[in-house]
Amino acid sequence: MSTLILKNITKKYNKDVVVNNFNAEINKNELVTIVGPSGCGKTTTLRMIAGFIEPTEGTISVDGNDLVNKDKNVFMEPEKREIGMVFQSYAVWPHMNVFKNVSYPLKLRKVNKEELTRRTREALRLVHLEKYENSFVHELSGGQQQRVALARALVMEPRLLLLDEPLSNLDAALRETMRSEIKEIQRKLEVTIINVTHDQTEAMTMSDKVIIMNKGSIIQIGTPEEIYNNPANSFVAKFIGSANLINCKLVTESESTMMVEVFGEHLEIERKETLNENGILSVRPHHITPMENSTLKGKIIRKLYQGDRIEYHLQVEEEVIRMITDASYNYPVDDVIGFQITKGIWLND
Ligand SMILES: Nc1ncnc2c1ncn2[C@@H]1O[C@H](COP(=O)(O)OP(=O)(O)OP(=O)(O)O)[C@@H](O)[C@H]1O
Repeated sequence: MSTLILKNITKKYNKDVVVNNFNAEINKNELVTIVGPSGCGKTTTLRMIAGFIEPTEGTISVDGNDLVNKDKNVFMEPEKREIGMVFQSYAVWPHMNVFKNVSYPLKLRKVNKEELTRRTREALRLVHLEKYENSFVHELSGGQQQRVALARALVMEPRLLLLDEPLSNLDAALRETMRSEIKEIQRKLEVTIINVTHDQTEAMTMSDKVIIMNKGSIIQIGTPEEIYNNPANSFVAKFIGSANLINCKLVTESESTMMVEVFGEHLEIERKETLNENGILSVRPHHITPMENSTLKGKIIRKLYQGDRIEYHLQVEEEVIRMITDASYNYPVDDVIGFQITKGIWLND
């Protein structure tokens, strides 16, 4: 598969608009993550694609065939959509063994025994559970149970796989392993995956493309690099990768650069479109670096030791800014130090 197109998708509950005019195109074999804070409409969007929730307005199509088209009154039942889904709760059956759990969807569709066994074993191999086919699910760890759920979705050879925070109940190390395994499965099977999470690290490390939502609307769509290097606004800059957001003023513009005033000093940055002379400078904590003779000064009010690096919180005028240095820059709390801003991005809000 398959290009999935969502056009003007809106979901309202009475007057509450929980998804507002969602437009996106998801290409064949892409792993796309929808990320945003709790309640922003991620799960509702995913469930509209799966067919468990009907949109109030809009069209969802795969390769030109409508799954939903509110104008034409088209609504395809979820079981006809050839879409696999894995949820946060494992939703596996504890009283059945692993083989039976994974083969269940095939049994429902009356697939013959030989093919059922072959496809079930293949799915178990993909998630590294081939040795556990006779184990009962309640004997397995959380991570293994989530793999059973994943295998059960894969056994149907879906054209599209939807993941609704399937890793959020797992510990950090296991989450990391599963992220790379899911990515590997995606490459091997050439399946299109839409993943939902509120974990920005997961979004950045797994995805070909990231869709950032807030309050029902898409704020930005792009590759992880595009979103990190070119956040659309301060919400994205703060949500992805964390950033200092500092008030600044436009001084002059040239073809490719602009001069801004920040903390009373001039700084040259890459030129961006400006709506007026006041903006926000987004500065990543590692783009603030100590500089002995700088006129920019800050008082260290907090020091967070992180092994190979140190995060400092500096009081600069009315603002607290975060600076991350390597551990060789070792200053005590209450010191006043000079610093420089090595890179900043102009934002209009
Ligand atoms: N059946 C419903 N009736 C009314 N409001 C609903 C219903 N289902 C969801 N909502 C509201 O829609 C909004 C979006 O919910 P949704 O579950 O899509 O958010 P989410 O981004 O997936 O959040 P989370 O990360 O917490 O799962 C929320 O404010 C929620 O309260």
